[in-house]
Amino acid sequence: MSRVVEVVAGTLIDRDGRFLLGSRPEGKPYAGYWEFPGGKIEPGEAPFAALKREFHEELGIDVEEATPWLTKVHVYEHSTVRLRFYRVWRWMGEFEMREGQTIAWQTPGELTVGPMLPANGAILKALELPSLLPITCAHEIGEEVILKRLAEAPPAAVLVREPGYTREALARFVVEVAARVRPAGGKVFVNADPAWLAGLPVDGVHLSEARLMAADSRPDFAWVGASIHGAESKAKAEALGVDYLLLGHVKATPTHPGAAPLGWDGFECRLADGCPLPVYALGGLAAADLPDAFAHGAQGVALMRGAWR
Ligand SMILES: Nc1nc2c([nH]c(=O)n2[C@@H]2O[C@H](COP(=O)(O)OP(=O)(O)OP(=O)(O)O)[C@@H](O)[C@H]2O)c(=O)[nH]1
Ligand SMILES: [Mg+2]
Repeated sequence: MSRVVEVVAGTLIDRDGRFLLGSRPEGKPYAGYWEFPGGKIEPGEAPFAALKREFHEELGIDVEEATPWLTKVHVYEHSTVRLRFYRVWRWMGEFEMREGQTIAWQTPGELTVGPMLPANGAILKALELPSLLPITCAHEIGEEVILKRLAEAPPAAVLVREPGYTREALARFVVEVAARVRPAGGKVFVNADPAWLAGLPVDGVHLSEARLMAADSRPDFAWVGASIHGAESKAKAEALGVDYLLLGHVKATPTHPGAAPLGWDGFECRLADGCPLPVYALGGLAAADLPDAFAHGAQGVALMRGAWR
């Protein structure tokens, strides 16, 4: 591979969950295409410093708080780039289009501008995913408490995981979950053999690490997630074109008694030099762990027992 061009780009997220795109100015490759503001890291420059500089140069604003997100290597005809995407949570100043570009605030899943730079597909999908992903555990605490909670406060997405359920019992529970979550716009993902989900009201299938490793193609669902523990399954998930990952366990959890937790450093380490897919941290975590999860590059936190207390 020729020299890799190191790039940072930032997703500004406002209070309503909208994000900012900019159009690429005339004279640059892919002029007129839409992108996340950002640009090339200068020699010796730290990525976050580059992000601050680029936002100042292109938009006249000061980035105050940002956390690392996806990292994607893309081969363009003109060069190979390593894009480090950040989520920008706080900034100061008024927008100035210093490169004559146009900007547009967009709602995840409802883009009104285009075309997007070709490397940005995964990040657009990641923007549709929430920070908190509850996982069902009706086999431990019963269905009633879970269905009640889903009805009271439907989440943006839920993962149904019920080991030990028969196909019929799982199908019945999935229908009940979907009836509470989908009318509010939430997504239902299910950890099961993809063949079990035919005809059920689901948005995606979640592959256990074993199913992921055995799969020879991406199951035919709008969303596909997978659980991973290391580099081999991470590479397989990328090759298969999975949309999100679960990685754990970060803290001690009854799901894996006796197995040493990764800790946050171990979590980040497993992602090596970043991951092109959004990764939820899993295992003994609560919503209060979100700041740590963001700081270590996670999409957010997946909650099993902690989601239903
Ligand atoms: N800023 C930005 N660049 C992206 C994105 N996606 C993507 O593939 N790229 C690629 O990353 C590279 C970044 O370049 P840039 O043109 O923004 O760099 P720059 O601001 O430093 O511009 P300059 O080189 O004219 O000074 C380009 O090859 C661009 O195609 C994105 O979302 N935002
Ligand atoms: Mg730029």
